[in-house]
Amino acid sequence: MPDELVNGKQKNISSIESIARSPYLNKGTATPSSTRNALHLTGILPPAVETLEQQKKRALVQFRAKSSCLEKYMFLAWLRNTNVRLFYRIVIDELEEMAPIIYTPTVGTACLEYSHIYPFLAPPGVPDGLYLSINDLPNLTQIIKSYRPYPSSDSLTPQIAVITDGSRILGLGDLGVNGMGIPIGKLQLYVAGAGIDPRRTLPITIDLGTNNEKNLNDEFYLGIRKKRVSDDEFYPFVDAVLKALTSVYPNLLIQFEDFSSEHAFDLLAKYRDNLFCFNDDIQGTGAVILSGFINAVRLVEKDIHPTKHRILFFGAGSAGVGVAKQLLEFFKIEHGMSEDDAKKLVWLVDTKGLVTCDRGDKLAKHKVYFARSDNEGRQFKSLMDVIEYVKPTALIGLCSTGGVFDENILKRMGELNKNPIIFPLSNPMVNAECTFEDAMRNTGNRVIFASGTGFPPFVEQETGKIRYPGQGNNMYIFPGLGLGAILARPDRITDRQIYASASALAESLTTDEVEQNFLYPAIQRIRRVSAQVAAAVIVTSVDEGLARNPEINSLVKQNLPECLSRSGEKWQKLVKYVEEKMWDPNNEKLFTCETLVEKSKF
Ligand SMILES: NC(=O)C1=CN([C@@H]2O[C@H](COP(=O)(O)OP(=O)(O)OC[C@H]3O[C@@H](n4cnc5c(N)ncnc54)[C@H](OP(=O)(O)O)[C@@H]3O)[C@@H](O)[C@H]2O)C=CC1
Ligand SMILES: CC(=O)C(=O)O
Ligand SMILES: [Mg+2]
Repeated sequence: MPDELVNGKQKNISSIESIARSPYLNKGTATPSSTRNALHLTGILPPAVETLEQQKKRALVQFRAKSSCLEKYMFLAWLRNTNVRLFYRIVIDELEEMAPIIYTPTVGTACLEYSHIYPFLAPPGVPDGLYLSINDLPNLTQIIKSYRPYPSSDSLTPQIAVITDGSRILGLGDLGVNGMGIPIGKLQLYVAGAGIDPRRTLPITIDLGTNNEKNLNDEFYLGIRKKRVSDDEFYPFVDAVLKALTSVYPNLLIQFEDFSSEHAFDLLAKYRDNLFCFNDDIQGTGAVILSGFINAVRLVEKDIHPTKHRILFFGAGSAGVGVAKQLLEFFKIEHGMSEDDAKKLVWLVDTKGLVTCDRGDKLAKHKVYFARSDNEGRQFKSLMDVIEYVKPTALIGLCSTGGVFDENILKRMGELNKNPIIFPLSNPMVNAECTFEDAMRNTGNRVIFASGTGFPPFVEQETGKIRYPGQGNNMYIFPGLGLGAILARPDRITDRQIYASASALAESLTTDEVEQNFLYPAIQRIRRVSAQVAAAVIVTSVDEGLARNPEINSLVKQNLPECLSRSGEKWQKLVKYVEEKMWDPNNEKLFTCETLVEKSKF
């Protein structure tokens, strides 16, 4: 939107077109007659003036008529890029149906196909996210400044960026620039799940090449066609991108997403203390699984003392190690265990078997901390061997290999435990280590279950009872964590804030959800849950003396003990305050052509 239009000085055709075409401003058939007249849109639109509800009803009919999930994904992407309000009205109201399309599993399919479907996701000129390639190194700041997803002279700046280099997209491996679907999908959940204003979200994919031969040989691949650069180029480039981003947007929260594990750990270690950032796969996943684990431990507490759990991780990458580290905090904080004792409750398995100090290979840096030295020289290669050795109470899959928790493994877990805790957390669904149905059938319906991608409910044959699986996905954490951080504005994200987010999520279950043995709250309640998570992050950052937002400090400081206990009237008031800060597509004041008409006195 040219400045002149907003100032009401010029009403030319191109300005009108830019309103009509802006996904953030136009309301399509819901544009009232007065606005149509003022903006000379009469004739451009059919005569009927509809409500948002009518538009939603029509869109849902079209959406549900699509014959594949990928088509549904493309339909929603087009809707988002032509009418943001309508898109979010639908996603928020129908989140249970929409999340598997805009997020895992379908976003995985979309990423695999991204270069093929790209032109059909948005009208020309409407950007889907910011691409920064290694060739852009000299011009990063200028490119970042020029990226304007919506035509408006409003001084709104992005508050949250999700950045990937496409090197480990879900469990699908290196997808290069096709990974863009992930930052976009995550940020849609920030809007739907935590009410971040969509204009203030910034999806970023950095392109440093790809080692994916299929992409390199694909005539339609849209990234640069070369192998990934070496670390000597990788780290300085990421550094230059982060410096350029923070110079243009000093308060921007940066979420690292789906970087290959070595880089993910290194980048987090390098930036966690001097940049407003966190890593979703290490810390977000750590927090969400800790939360589900806390509730699982509660369910089996009468049979197993919390400090007697034996937790086996199948997969020792950024997610496996991130979750294992987060669980240690639980044993230390809630059960007073020493770090060494807590560490003894955890075993890691990777492609070479049980991770031990004397295995004979050079362990990646992030595995060393958990490498066992009590194996008396014995090595265990197969998962079943490790299970026989460890006798786990909990089996956590983060290995990106579908079906590895097979019938034998599941049955054995059922024999070893009254209620085995089994979390196949890899994404998308094809990579899940087992299905909910298999886990139920092979454990006599006794499993305590959560998966990364949601599975359908299971009907118990004998009783007809419907059992609902948990969805242990970081989408329950990052929206609330990000919102809390944006509101409180600490200069960094700390371990205490992450732990608070996990613990608040665990506590967010309603009485009804607790009675049904849920590990996670119902997805339909995500905004309320995100408000609780955000409030916990806010309180912690105030308690740490890191919050820089004066309004938040004055709101929380005088009620700190009550807010820290997350109970009572003051805590509820804070949660409500957070909820009231959330963006809603029905709020007419936020952005529509009417606001512009008012401003520009057409
Ligand atoms: N539910 C959720 O919210 C989240 C789920 N995830 C999912 O977790 C998965 C892993 O992510 P991440 O840790 O970053 O990925 P990585 O690729 O870094 O780690 C995968 C790990 O699994 C091991 N592995 C792979 N195949 C096998 C096998 N057949 N047997 C034993 N071990 C195996 C690898 O071993 P080695 O080290 O020897 O190569 C590695 O340690 C992905 O599918 C991702 O989608 C991630 C984040 C959040
Ligand atoms: C959920 C997520 O972040 C992942 O699978 O990588
Ligand atoms: Mg991820």
